[in-house]
Amino acid sequence: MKEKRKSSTGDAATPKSGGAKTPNKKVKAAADAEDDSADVPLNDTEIAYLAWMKKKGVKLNGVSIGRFPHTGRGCVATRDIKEGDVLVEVPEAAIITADGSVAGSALVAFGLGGEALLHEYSPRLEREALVLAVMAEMSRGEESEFAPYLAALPTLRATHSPLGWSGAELSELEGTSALNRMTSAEDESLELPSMTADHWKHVARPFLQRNPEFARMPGAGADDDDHDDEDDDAAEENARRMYLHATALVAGFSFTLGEDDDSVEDADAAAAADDDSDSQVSTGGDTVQAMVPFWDMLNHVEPESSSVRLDHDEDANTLRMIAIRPHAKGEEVFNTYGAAGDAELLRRYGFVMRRNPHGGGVEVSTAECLAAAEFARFESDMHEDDDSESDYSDEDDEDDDSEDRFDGKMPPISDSDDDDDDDDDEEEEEVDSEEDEEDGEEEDAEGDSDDEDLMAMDFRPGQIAREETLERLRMLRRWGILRNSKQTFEVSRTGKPSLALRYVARVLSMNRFQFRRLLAADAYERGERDDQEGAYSDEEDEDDDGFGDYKPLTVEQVWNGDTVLTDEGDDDVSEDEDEELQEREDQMGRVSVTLIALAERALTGGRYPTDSLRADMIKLKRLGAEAPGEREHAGLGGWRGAVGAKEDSRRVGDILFPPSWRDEERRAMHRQRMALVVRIREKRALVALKRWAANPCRTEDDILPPLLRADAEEDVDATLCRVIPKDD
Ligand SMILES: C[S@@+](CC[C@H](N)C(=O)[O-])C[C@H]1O[C@@H](n2cnc3c(N)ncnc32)[C@H](O)[C@@H]1O
Repeated sequence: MKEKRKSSTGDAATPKSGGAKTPNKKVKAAADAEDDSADVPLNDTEIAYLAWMKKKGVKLNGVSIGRFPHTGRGCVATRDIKEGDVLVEVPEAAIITADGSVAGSALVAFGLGGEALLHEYSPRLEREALVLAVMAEMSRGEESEFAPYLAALPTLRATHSPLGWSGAELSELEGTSALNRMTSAEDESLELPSMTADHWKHVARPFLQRNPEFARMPGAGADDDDHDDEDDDAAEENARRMYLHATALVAGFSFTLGEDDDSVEDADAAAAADDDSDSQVSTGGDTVQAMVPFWDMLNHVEPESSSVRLDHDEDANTLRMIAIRPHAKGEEVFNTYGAAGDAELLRRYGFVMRRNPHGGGVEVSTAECLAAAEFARFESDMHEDDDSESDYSDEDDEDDDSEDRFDGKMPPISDSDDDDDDDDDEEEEEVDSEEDEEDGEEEDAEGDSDDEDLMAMDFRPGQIAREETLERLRMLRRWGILRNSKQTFEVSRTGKPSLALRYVARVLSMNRFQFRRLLAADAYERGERDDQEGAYSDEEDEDDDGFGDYKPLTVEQVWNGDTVLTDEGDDDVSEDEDEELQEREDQMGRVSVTLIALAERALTGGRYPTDSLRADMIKLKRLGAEAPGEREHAGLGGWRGAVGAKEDSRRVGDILFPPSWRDEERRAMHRQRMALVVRIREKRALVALKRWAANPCRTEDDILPPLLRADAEEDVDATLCRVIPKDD
């Protein structure tokens, strides 16, 4: 490694009991394993891998490769283990990093390594650099110093990463967060795989064009002199496939080594786990992405049940795996990949858990929230009889033709709050029309295609005027609750919407009067004291800022529904309080209807390819549960079919068997089952959201959570990190 670095990964809290699994009895002794090795069913590739590790100075103390009914290949305790035992020591020389790889200098020359990468630090690019380094090592075949290690890693298909799924298989994931994140063109997740096609086009392909020797499939004959266009196409396809394979491996098998306090398991785990678990991903800065032999033999378990702490001792140039709880001989030793939900586990690692305490939530998009809020406003407008200024009158809607609708793109943050549709002031009208033009230009430049979903939602009578919608989104963005129009919000598996989602639903479903008040308070807090409309507080005006005895309320006051005196000087406080109460009840109703509409639309609006939860359940039932041991038989869990072998084939002794139709069918069933599990769990979360929102026992704090409370802020941060919030 280029620099000495401090520890990383896998600090976990006290685990729950058990998980003891007895490895398969069908045994072949591991020729080169340690003295205390248990009997484990190793294949030749794995035996060679163990021998290579020994040669490289990797020490296994009481652990080896094991087989488990539900996780496939994993790490087994070969003796009784005590808390604090150092189970594995890996010298830095045995790990693969971008800089230390055979592609190191080429990556530096390309701006993807060394100082160049550190200068404009991008954790995402660091992962890309490791992908290319892994490709470079793969392409050296047997000549790579890491060949026996790479050979023990699974093929692309065997990882079960959606990157290797066929089009038909991927269509089963349609609508799910797993696929949405993978294919999103705007939302570049820190964790691979996301925007893979873009990165292939803009990073990997140009690098490989410059360094074709790193894209060679072993034995693909690229040294051949007389090759033609077809060969080039085939070579490119090979390289692309190899890139997907390396991406799946880096996504599922690599670690982030970095500063203790900067490193976290990943964005998900950071916020959701209340321990200080810290593996896999860093928040940026002084970190290195690496493939670490045998650390990556650890399968995942939820953070509370993890078995080990992973530590990088920079002084000793050694990476250590340390037990954090005792294990009996034969038990599986686990790491945690974070408090991730099923969609995230599937996207990144190609598996879902049988039971996932953190899983089964669903993400909903900003566009979906918006459509639901419009529906809620429509509903409430239909049911309100008085047409005070807080209501939407039909007149408001006269101007609202379809072009006036929000176009689904995030508006630029504007300093101007001059968006009052009814204002007569000529100057202000000019500002409005300029803004409209700007927005129109943006829309033209970016095209409409991304927003077809939104355009399809035609709730004309209730819709919010476009400029006002944009202003609401701007405000949410100023508050840090919204980043862009593609942002998603989470609903836990029990139906609880994340705090940010409740904020968004609330702001979007406010009536115009409420929103104006909030806007005025927000403008006041930002120092824009002129042009205040709406409510004033009765606090003493010490600043002599021109508001007389009354001062505009703060955002927090408006949000929390503190007593309000209107500028019309209404003295009847009890009447005001009644109005306040009524207003908040209306608000709660609208937020509830918004959330219910959100769930209803997602369930029935064609978001998922199958039409009902029931249909999916029936499909899953027909498919049957995954049988214990099935992973091993079908080569699932990624342990059969090594790098460099013909894809999906398997080697037994010296013989290379093509994939049997039965194995392939099992694998296909396995992928379909995983897609169904993700889909069903998401749909169940949506059904639970409807129940959550309709439950009359919900407190006001549930539906209209107070703003700016310390824990609320934390929750918003967590949500922005895309965490499925903890369940009720
Ligand atoms: C870091 S590797 C762990 C070792 C891996 N099982 C192997 O055979 O090399 C990560 C991969 O293991 C599998 N895996 C990890 N945890 C799992 C779990 N709890 N259940 C099923 N498969 C799991 C997934 O295929 C994942 O991509």
